Amino acid sequence: MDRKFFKVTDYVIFGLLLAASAGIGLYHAVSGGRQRTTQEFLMADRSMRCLPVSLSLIASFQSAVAIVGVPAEVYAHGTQYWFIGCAYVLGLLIPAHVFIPLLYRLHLSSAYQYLELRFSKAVRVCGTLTFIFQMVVYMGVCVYTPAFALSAVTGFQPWGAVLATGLVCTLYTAMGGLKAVIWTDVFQTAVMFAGQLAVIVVGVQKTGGPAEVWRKVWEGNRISGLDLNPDPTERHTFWTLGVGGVFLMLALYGVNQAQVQRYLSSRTEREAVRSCYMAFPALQLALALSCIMGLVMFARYCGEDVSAGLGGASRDAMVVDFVMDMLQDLPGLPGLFIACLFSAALSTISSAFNSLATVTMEDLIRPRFPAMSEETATRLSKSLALSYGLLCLVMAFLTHLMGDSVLQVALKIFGMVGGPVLGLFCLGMFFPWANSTGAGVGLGAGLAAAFWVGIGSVVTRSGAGRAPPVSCSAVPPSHNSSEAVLRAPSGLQRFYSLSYMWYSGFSCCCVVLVGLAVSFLTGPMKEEELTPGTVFPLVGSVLRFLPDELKFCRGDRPTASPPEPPEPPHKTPNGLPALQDAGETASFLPDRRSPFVEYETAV
Ligand SMILES: CC(C)(CO)[C@@H](O)C(=O)NCCC(=O)O
Ligand code: NA
Repeated sequence: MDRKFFKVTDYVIFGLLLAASAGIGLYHAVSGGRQRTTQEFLMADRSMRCLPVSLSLIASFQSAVAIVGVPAEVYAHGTQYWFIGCAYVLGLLIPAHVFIPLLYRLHLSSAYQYLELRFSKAVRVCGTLTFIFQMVVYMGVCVYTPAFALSAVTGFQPWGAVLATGLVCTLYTAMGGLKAVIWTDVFQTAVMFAGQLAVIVVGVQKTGGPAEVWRKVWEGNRISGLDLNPDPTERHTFWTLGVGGVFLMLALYGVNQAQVQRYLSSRTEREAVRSCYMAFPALQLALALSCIMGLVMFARYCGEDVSAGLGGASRDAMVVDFVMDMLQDLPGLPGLFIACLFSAALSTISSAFNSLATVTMEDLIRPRFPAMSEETATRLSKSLALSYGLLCLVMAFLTHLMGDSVLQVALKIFGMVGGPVLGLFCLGMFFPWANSTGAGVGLGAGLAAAFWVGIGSVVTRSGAGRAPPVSCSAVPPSHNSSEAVLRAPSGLQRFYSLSYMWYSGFSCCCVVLVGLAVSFLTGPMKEEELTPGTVFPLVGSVLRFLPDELKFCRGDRPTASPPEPPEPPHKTPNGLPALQDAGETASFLPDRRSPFVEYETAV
């Protein structure tokens, strides 16, 4: 395969993307409150509107991994992956109507502050450390992917690109804070869509029009019907994608700090909920564009496996090769696609830097130094954002040593590490009996179970493995079933071949079950021990049917003098009263006795 080279215009467009992003960072560094408080630097003054927040929500976890990984997946295995779009429905409705009302009204800065209000300081620190681990590994994959996908087929310098994107992103995140992160996300999401659209339009035209593309993908069996096979080891079925995917979405859109921080930065709860709704069509569009790109690529190459010619390089690199093939003789368009890839990457790693700086500040440092001045805290937050930026470069290097299908790697990280954190929040929100011992042990058990199956699948090569060769007309062979026939797997091997799409659901349920069991063994939580507003009221109405000693009756307390809740949730960690948005956040305050979030006032 001949290498493709970029022209000066392409490098100029790439440079413009970096310059514009840095410019937005600089603008937010010198405008508004000039990033002199942590409220502004980490929370965007809690003044954001729903449009930028919604675009920023989709940008956080839509990186170059999805831009190249999804087309590669569709090219090799057909459109079954598209059914993950079904999971977006509940995956956004549940955050909008369960997680946002509960978390927003507690007036938090970090999602993991909830864990202290509901359980204990120790559980909060465990949740925070798990999140940090997840995001640090993930951001390495994110910064690595576009650089190396490009360098596999072009003369693009991979480490130069890693350095340039890592440093520019660090710069605008450390200068402009969350406002810069959100507004660059808006701009970068637009560039991302434009790049994908350009590839599709040109690709369809060069392949002979939509009808021809359709004929080829239809004859090549790339249009997948609904696969209702209930086998949980089947990699992609409606159940793994549409149901397992809901847990994946909840781990990302419900409890991940990067997203929760965006909800909390909204000026009202209603705006936060609305941004969740508005993210839905944008996410569907992003998914559709990536899947269509995979189909066009299939129609163009019709089964000849180009990746063989790439000298061991992955199918991910093949996507870039296809794009360069399409766009090469059109001035500026290769540059637009590079900008698209790096936009997707930048918007994800900037979210990672900012959210990592936030949790490190709010969950790990500030509780230890409650007297720290706002000025010091802000300066420290900026240097934290900077340090995570540099750590990201190290992680890119470690990713370089790993190597696998990047989409699967990213989704596995979300499932293995994000799933247990989701379980922790579910345990706290829906099960009032759960105590902090249960939560701690549950989290440990969930992580252990997730890593057991995750590492087991890699070691025994039952889960991922090599993709089968692609042929123009054959039905894409289902990976797991073919291996199952070869090996006649034992019980443990079947466990290892659990579809990676189930990782988050599986580990989340482990945390809840173990957490509940341990809580009942060590003495379940009593109503008077619960902080107001930390339990979702849905459970309250179900509780009526339970035996007396497990009952949590709202406002109907057995003790005459209600003890004060451990810590009023409307205080910031440094002890200063938090800014109160009129009405919206104060709704739970009048009835201090109820542990349940007041749901009557919900939007
Ligand atoms: C996470 C979802 C499913 C939804 O946002 C999708 O964007 C995706 O597949 N992301 C892959 C990971 C990444 O792009 O970095
Ligand atoms: Na992104």
